[in-house]
Amino acid sequence: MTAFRIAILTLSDKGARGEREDESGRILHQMSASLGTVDHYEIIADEADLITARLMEWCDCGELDLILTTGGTGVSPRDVTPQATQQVLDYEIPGMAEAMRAASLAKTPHAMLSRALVGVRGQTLIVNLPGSPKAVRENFEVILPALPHALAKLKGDPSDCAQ
Ligand SMILES: Nc1nc2c(c(=O)[nH]1)N[C@H]1C(S)=C(S)[C@@H](COP(=O)(O)OP(=O)(O)OC[C@H]3O[C@@H](n4cnc5c(N)ncnc54)[C@H](O)[C@@H]3O)O[C@H]1N2
Ligand SMILES: O=P(O)(O)OP(=O)(O)O
Repeated sequence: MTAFRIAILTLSDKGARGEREDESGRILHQMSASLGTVDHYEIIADEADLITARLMEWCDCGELDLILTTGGTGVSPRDVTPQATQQVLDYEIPGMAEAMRAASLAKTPHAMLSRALVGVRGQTLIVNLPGSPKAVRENFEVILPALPHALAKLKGDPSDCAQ
């Protein structure tokens, strides 16, 4: 299988100040290991300008297949990850975000508070995940089985889907 190139971006004010261990980023490193290698990893504060700048830089370098973000998807005043992500996307893949929310709703009603988006800029798939370690696990495990096919198709895999 192709080894995809991955980046992880943790959005957390406390994490960026060094006041909290990035448990959620660590979980994403572990869970994405079957897909490929993590080439970039960063923790930044919940600032829309910083988030859009980093997402654009990483997508436009042309070297990354997948960017996983964690944190800032909810409704707290500092939660800006979805609106920052929307600014950089060429298009959304609503079904992937809906699948994560639907599966998560079976676990907690709070799942409906996540505004996480999934979409594409250039040839890079961007996936927003909520911030808590539990939420990261429960959401990412939903889309993980579909990611090899999604990422291969994004790279232009011409093979027939109906197999
Ligand atoms: N499948 C699930 N989906 C969701 C859950 C869940 O438990 N299972 N929780 C829901 C809740 S509650 C909310 S609210 C929304 C949106 O969450 P956010 O993306 O806004 O989360 P944050 O405010 O960024 O973080 C919440 C909380 O998590 C801890 N945290 C955050 N970042 C880190 C980190 N890098 N390492 C360790 N812990 C972290 C911290 O206590 C924050 O206060 O999502 C629903 N979806
Ligand atoms: O410090 P953060 O941004 O991780 O978020 P919270 O205030 O929700 O703990």
